[in-house]
Amino acid sequence: MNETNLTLHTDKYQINMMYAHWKQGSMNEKVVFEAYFRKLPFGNGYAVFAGLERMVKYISSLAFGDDEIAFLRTQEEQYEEEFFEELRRFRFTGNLFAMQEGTLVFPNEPLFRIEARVFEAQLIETAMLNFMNYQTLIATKASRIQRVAKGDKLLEFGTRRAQEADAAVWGARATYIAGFHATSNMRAGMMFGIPTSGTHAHAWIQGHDSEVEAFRKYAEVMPDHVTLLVDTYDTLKSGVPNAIIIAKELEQRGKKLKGIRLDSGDLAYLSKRARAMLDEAQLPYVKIVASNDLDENIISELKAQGAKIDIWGVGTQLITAFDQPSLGGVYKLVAREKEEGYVPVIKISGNPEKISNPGIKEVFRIINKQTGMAEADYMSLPDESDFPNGEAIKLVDPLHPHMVKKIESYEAIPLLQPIFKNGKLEYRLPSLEEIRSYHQKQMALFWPEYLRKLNPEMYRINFSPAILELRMKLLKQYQH
Ligand SMILES: Nc1ncnc2c1ncn2[C@@H]1O[C@H](COP(=O)(O)OP(=O)(O)OP(=O)(O)O)[C@@H](O)[C@H]1O
Ligand SMILES: O=P(O)(O)OC[C@H]1O[C@H](OP(=O)(O)OP(=O)(O)O)[C@H](O)[C@@H]1O
Ligand SMILES: O=C(O)c1cccnc1
Repeated sequence: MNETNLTLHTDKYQINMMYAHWKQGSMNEKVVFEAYFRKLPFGNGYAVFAGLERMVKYISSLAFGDDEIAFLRTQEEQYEEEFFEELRRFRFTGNLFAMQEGTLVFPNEPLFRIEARVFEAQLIETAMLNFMNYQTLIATKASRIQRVAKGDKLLEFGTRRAQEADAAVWGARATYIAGFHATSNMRAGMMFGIPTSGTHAHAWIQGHDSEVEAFRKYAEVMPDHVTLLVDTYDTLKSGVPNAIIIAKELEQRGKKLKGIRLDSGDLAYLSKRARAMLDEAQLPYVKIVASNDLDENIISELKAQGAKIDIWGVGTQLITAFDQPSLGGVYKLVAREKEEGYVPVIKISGNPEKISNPGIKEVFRIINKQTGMAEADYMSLPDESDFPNGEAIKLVDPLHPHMVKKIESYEAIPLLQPIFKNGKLEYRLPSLEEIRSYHQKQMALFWPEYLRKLNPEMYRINFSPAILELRMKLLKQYQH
């Protein structure tokens, strides 16, 4: 079995629908789906879009091979042989528009849009959401941590606790986009060019007769990259004093101890005491690394307590998005092709939040020319007169229509980029470094009020009057 073929990384109901479309002769009808999430994770004021690179690779390599067909044959006796022949011819021939990775994104705006034959659009829903939901979630969690670290070095340590191997490596990549500096996962380093970083474990100390001997042996062979884990027995009575002995021995060899790592206990107290001991020993250059179930709240709290920590190693809480394990992004049909062209469709729900926004939507980031800062995101239908063209625009809050904001002088930046056109890749995938620096520029467009960790201001997401009217019209149409 070819484990790298992701074509069957989909829900069975997609294949069932493909089969039914094929049988009913509707498989080539064109449809438009948009993917979005409804609620920001972690109570954050923004999310960080990630997942596009994986989507592009996935779409480019979609193919039902012998193994896939053989498996499908065993799963459903009603599937006919000619259907499998159709699947063998399957290629993605549609359009994909998507946000660039690293873009700050908000609820209810499309993060990507698929325009394709229903046969194709249906198959890819599951995998596309899988990539978007996980990677965007982890990039957002990492961004929260990056905000509180205020420039300190951040190491991603999560692999051992990640939800399996793909999550570890793609998660590591997402954290790097959002501002982490390195990962401990060597495969993620190899796959994506993320800088790698590593200290050593308690096992190294436990495998020797004494802590100081363990430190010495390690320093002997890694003299340029020694960070010593000092909490195996007693951080202040044994670990730090032994690390100081080794630092002095390294100085004799013209080398410098890079750091010590604290991995348990009161990290504020221990880091302050350790810093004082290192400084007293004339070792101000030795950095203090901390780890142990850290997240943005503990890091922020430790900083408030005056902890003397230079480098943060963050694992479990980050890679599993511990406090909110899913983004909840959805993929909804917004239009389908009929003789007269694309017609908008709606999904109605008793829960008003779940009523979909019909029609193909363009998303613009409205940048105030006076301040250079983002004012709102604005969605409009492609052919409508309220298209933000640089003339004064009124932003009407959809839930509170009395809340109107007028912007005179702005630039409207389209956020959805063409990625595939008629099945052909039109987009140059940026390097990871380019994505990371684009993300930093994105962050700089937003006032800090939107970026704070706790109770951030809600950034405006506005629909054009034409979209709101269309929604009302379709709602009425389906009311009985
Ligand atoms: N000064 C501090 N203020 C707030 N939280 C802290 C502080 N110091 C450590 N923590 C956090 O408290 C949590 C539990 O720490 P605790 O002291 O119980 O760990 P430990 O039992 O010493 O470590 P381990 O279980 O790994 O041996 C961890 O998430 C840690 O990051
Ligand atoms: O705490 P995290 O944020 O997940 O960071 C990674 C943890 O992994 C290692 O611990 P290890 O697997 O040896 O387990 P333990 O320290 O919890 O005993 C390391 O010492 C960190 O404590
Ligand atoms: O390099 C480290 O210190 C490290 C790596 C992974 C997990 N815990 C610690």
